[in-house]
Amino acid sequence: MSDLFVKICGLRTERDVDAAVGAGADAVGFVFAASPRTVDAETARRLALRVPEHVLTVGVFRGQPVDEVRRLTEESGIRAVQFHGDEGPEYYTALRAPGRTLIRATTATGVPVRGGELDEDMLLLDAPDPGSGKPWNWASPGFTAPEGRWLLAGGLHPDNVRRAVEATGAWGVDVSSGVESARGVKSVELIRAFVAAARG
Ligand SMILES: O=C(O)c1ccccc1NCC(=O)[C@H](O)[C@H](O)COP(=O)(O)O
Repeated sequence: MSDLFVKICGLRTERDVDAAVGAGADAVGFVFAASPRTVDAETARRLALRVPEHVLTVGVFRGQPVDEVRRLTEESGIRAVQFHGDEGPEYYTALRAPGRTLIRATTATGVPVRGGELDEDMLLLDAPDPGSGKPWNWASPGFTAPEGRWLLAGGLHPDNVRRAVEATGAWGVDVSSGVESARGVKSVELIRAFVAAARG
């Protein structure tokens, strides 16, 4: 079994969180961006309190004002922030804090994890429409994997995740739609199947 980093995103209930943690996920995501999966700070805080220390809690944002991102991050007590919009360097400066992980989602390929204009700790290579379950062409011959800690996302599910990891050499994977029985409704069985399949 590999030590692939696995993040399960878009969790909204205690059952979702317990399923992801129980299946062996390394990170769980709570969506604060506009989405059928959006949770408020109080819900995210309540759910994050169930998550053991070794599992990273991640808040997902897209294009929200920096003060709102800071407030939701602090009120919910989550330990990582994931940006999906065109958030500039001021967001990274404002949110940088000891023990906090900053994740930048992008559709670009071959972007260096450090040394770019933004001070992220982790890169997420995602589909143009995040959280849609639509895959992008990660298997194309022109794909160049970034260096360092990067997650592959976009249309992954239990039946394609292992192939995607082997094709791209991803350091980790992130999924939402592929572990749902209906849009915004997580499936315990699919979460378990995804984590097991991802790690081979
Ligand atoms: O989940 C959403 O609806 C969402 C909305 C706005 C920005 C990001 C969003 N989700 C991010 C993720 O869940 C993951 O990082 C990833 O995009 C998973 O996508 P998929 O497995 O294809 O649903």
